[in-house]
Amino acid sequence: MGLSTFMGDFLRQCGGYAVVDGGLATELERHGADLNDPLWSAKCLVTSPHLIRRVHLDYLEAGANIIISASYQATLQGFESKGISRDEGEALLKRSVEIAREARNIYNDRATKGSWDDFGDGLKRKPVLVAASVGSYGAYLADGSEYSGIYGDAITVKTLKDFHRRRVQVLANSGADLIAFETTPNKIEAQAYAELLEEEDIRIPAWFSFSSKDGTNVASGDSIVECASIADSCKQVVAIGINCTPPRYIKGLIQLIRKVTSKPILVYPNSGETYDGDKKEWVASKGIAEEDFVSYVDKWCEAGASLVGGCCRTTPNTIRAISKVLSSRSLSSVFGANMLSYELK
Ligand code: MET
Ligand SMILES: [Zn+2]
Repeated sequence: MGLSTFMGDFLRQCGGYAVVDGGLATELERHGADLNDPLWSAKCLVTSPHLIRRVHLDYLEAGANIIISASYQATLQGFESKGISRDEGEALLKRSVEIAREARNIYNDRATKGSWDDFGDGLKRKPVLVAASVGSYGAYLADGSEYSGIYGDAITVKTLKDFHRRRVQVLANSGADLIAFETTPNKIEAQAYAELLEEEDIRIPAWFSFSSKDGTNVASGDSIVECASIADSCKQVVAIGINCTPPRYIKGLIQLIRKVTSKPILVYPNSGETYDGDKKEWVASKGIAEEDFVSYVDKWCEAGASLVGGCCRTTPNTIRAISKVLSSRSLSSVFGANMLSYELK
């Protein structure tokens, strides 16, 4: 599949809108995994791969068309500081994608055996992509700077490229359908990703997703418009968006991104709670209820989003509800198109 038509083709197969999965690490925690570790969800790659596979499956059953691997905080540097060799680290990165692919196979097998609901439209199989997650340099630091985007003067586009290079190469050859650069907190990291994709001649597509605390800028204070422009100029980038950001900021951010790109826009906000990096816990007070989260979905689509899911502290229930909204939008667009062709006859 050519890069330029990759996302358009996929969205068409999905009926116009695609469902992204929900929070992975926070869902692993909800199932009892202890992620209080600099490797965060990557720790489960070593200790409980079956749990990761189960959460991927739960999201597929809830309606997800895209599942994101458990490599967000899996870095070769992080593994090395735990005494895991480079080779073993690379194997774990590949494993994260394999686990997601296994979940997709199990899901597809069940669907084929008919023990599963039909996807409708006579299709037995819904389209599912596996995205290989790449978290920011700040996520590796595990000191909260993934949400501040402040890396200090010593960190440049070049150091960031060198930091990410090998992991991106390994994930690009892991059997993933695309690379998900997630929770990007500043402009230099977006620039580093764009240059890396070009320099390393990465052949699979990517999405760039940013996080914001105010609805206008990404976490560091760089403007979302500038960040989205960098993503727009990169030919490997097939979708641009926002994740791990409170739902109340999403609509305005979509409108800003739309000003500088015609590429598909993706949003997968968190539950609206905030993360306290010092205490390493989520502060629940400002969270919103699942129904409220879902009441936003139509507005996001109207503003221009075509891929919607959830990030930290969202669950399979959130995704099930999002999936309902998106499939009724897909159906009404099919119905609308049929009406139109009928009228033209
Ligand atoms: N895909 C990652 C996860 O859900 C994104 C984390 S954002 C801090 O675990
Ligand atoms: Zn998140």
